[in-house]
Amino acid sequence: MNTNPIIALDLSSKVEVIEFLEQFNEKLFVKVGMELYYQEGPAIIQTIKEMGHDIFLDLKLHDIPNTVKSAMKGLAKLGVNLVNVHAAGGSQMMQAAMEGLIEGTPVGQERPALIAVTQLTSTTEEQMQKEQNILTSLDASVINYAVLAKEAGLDGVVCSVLEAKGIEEACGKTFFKVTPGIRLAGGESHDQKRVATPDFAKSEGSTQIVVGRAITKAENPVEAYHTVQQLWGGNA
Ligand SMILES: O=C(O)c1cc(=O)[nH]c(=O)n1[C@@H]1O[C@H](COP(=O)(O)O)[C@@H](O)[C@H]1O
Repeated sequence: MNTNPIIALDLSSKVEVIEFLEQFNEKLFVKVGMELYYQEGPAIIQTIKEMGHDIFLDLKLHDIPNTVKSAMKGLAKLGVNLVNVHAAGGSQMMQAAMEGLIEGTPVGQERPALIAVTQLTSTTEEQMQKEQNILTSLDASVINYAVLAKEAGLDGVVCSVLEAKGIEEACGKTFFKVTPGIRLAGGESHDQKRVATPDFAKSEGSTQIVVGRAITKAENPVEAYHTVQQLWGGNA
């Protein structure tokens, strides 16, 4: 998979997306999440594909297995590179998601990679224990979800950089560790709790990094992207 930093296009309209992407002269890997997809619908995927970029469609599906399978079957037709579910939906749901993707991918087209969100990077260990009543360490919960995802046949997980090494030990080097919560040194964390710099992500074994506001809200997004890219360097 493309190892360029994944830019989170947390924008709310097609006009903003085009304006943002037109600043760049290179092939990018971008993430379309709920904000954009729910306002612009599947047509936004076609628009971005026509501009030549790779796409992570981040809709974090979490429902009963049958519903997730059918939804994935539909998403598979969009021709994106990466999609995700919540590991908390359980192993049957994750297996169903993969079945839907396989069934829905048109002949001759590559199946999108499928990853599972473990514990959101906006969650602290204290919150997890109090609010989710998961009475173990955050690390242990993330690794438990990663192993569950691997056993269900998924290609990897979303986690923070802080858990990437442990997941590499448990699930192997080629299992994707896609890590959001990326900030440049001294940058504001916003709502993220488990944050790290691009260079630390590389040293901890992240296979992809997801970067939103540090690029999209920068005074010069192209310059910020290249700074992130240089520090990250890829883990291929
Ligand atoms: O699945 C994700 O992409 C995701 C999982 C997670 O645990 N944490 C997380 O921040 N994300 C996404 O990654 C992006 C991070 O954005 P910034 O905090 O602006 O860099 C957002 O679009 C989130 O929806």
